[in-house]
Amino acid sequence: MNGRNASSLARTSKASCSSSSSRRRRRTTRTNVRCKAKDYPKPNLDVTSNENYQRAKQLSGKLSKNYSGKNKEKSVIVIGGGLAGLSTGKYLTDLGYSVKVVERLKILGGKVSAWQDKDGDWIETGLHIFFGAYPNMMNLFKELNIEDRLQWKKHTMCFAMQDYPGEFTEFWFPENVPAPFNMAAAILQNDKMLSWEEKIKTGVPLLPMLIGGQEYIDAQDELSVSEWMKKNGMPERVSEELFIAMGKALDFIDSDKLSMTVILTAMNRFINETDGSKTAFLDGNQPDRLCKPMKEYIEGNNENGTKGEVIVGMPLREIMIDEASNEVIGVRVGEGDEIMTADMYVSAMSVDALKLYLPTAWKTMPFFKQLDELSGVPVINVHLWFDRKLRPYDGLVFSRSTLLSVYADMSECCKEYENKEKTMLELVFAPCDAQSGAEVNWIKKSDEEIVAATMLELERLFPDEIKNANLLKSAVVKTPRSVYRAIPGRNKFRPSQSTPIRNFTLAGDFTSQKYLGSMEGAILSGKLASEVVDDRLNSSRETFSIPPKEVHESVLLRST
Ligand SMILES: Cc1cc2nc3c(=O)[nH]c(=O)nc-3n(C[C@H](O)[C@H](O)[C@H](O)COP(=O)(O)OP(=O)(O)OC[C@H]3O[C@@H](n4cnc5c(N)ncnc54)[C@H](O)[C@@H]3O)c2cc1C
Repeated sequence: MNGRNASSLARTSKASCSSSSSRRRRRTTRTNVRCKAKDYPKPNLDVTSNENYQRAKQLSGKLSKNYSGKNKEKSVIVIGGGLAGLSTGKYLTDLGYSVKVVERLKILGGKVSAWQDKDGDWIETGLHIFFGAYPNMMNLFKELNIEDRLQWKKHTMCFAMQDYPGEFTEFWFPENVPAPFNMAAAILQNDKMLSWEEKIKTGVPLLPMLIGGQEYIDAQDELSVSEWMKKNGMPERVSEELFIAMGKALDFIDSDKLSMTVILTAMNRFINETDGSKTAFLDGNQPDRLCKPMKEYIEGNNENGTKGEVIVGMPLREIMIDEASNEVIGVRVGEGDEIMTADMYVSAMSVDALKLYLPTAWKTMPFFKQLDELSGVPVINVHLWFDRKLRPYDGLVFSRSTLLSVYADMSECCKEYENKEKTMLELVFAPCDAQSGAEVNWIKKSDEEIVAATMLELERLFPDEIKNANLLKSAVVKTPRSVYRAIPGRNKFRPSQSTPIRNFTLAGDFTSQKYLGSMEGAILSGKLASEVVDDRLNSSRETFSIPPKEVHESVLLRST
């Protein structure tokens, strides 16, 4: 880089972008991956033409109205080809239904989607980590016979030391020691982050969680992390050392804005399950290594010979309903006026997208009205390619810097991205807006500004290496609305998969399930949605009702 190194590039990034220095430009090809892929198309708000409405009625009239009998003869349309939509399709396929999954974009995966740049390098929507505490995800890998694609890492949690640039500390979970003792040992053996007194003051307030379980955890949803800590006399340093990092990793929000339920839910899993906090990376890009086998399964690569279809580049335009019954009579999709009909419809879109397409008559129903209380939180995924190795580490690191959440050297962690000579860092940049705790509205900033700010943070993480390293290229992916914003009091607004509309079901990580907004939550929501569809298609019209909470809970238990 003509004597200029990566850190000086960072400091002068804005200038360097407009500079005419040809050499510098040659060495720093910036890949401009913009957030367009994640923006939602404007819904077509024109009222369905009478002709379309009649066509949909005619088509839906031809469907069997006999809601019991052979599953094979019944059809389901799933809208959205993220993990929740593909999971719904997969589990409905297992039940023998003929499924069509329609995805707006040309690639599957939604928040786990990825694509290649002109050099063939993969650009990912997000750095994704799988946890041992993801039972539904693990079952799915088993069922698809792709378990060998998970690259499990050593059982440790690695944190950058805030006050000691370049230093890291790890919490080692000893092997062959069952939960909760392995976590106790990991915490007790680490003397870098918390003093003995702080450890005791942290452990005692967490006892009610161990005794009260999920019920206690759910009851803490009205409190932010800071409020809960104050109430329980926890030292503030625990937040600085631990909870800020956890909050940013789990929901891209600072801990004074985040619901305490989020932290407790994760901690409860990690404490109670021996391998709960063990992490794995997928061995390559998510669309090929995870979404593709799910698509192939739905399309016939399954044991019961059921053949469905997964169609990409097919956006939903309108949910068409019968004015009298409020039930769905068809969906208008694609670029033209194509109408698709089925016995059942499942929305597996994110909550923000779903709200755009709700028919006017549904919007005032309390069930759908509660969705107004939910919306996605912004997050940015930064990719940096260096001309040499920064200090290699094969696993996830909590960066604990103001701007960054977690990061990983993908050239070490992921087989497909392996490179013995050069580092490729993938970093989650959060929080990104004031509502999440950021001082700067990063989601609105240019890619150059985001990369420059990231490079400055890296000077603290790699003070020795960064001086000599040259940044070859970068890519920034902004997701303005990612997982639902888990601020206090949101849980009660998360809808069940069953809706008051008989032939319309919900899936998606924001729906009610116990795994927060995560890949595991998305997979479980799809499983639950398939059970709702099956129950509804196999019970008569007259007996239909939204299951009470206890039934919902028991379905949930059946699924995990
Ligand atoms: C940066 C980042 C890092 C993350 N890290 C982790 C992690 O480490 N571990 C973890 O467990 N989770 C992680 N997550 C969360 C995880 O990615 C999500 O919880 C999960 O993928 C959500 O899946 P979903 O199917 O519910 O929603 P989505 O992935 O949002 O899927 C919804 C789909 O609906 C489609 N759609 C929208 N509108 C229409 C329309 N009109 N017609 C048809 N289709 C439409 C969308 O294109 C999309 O494909 C991360 C997320 C991000 C953004």
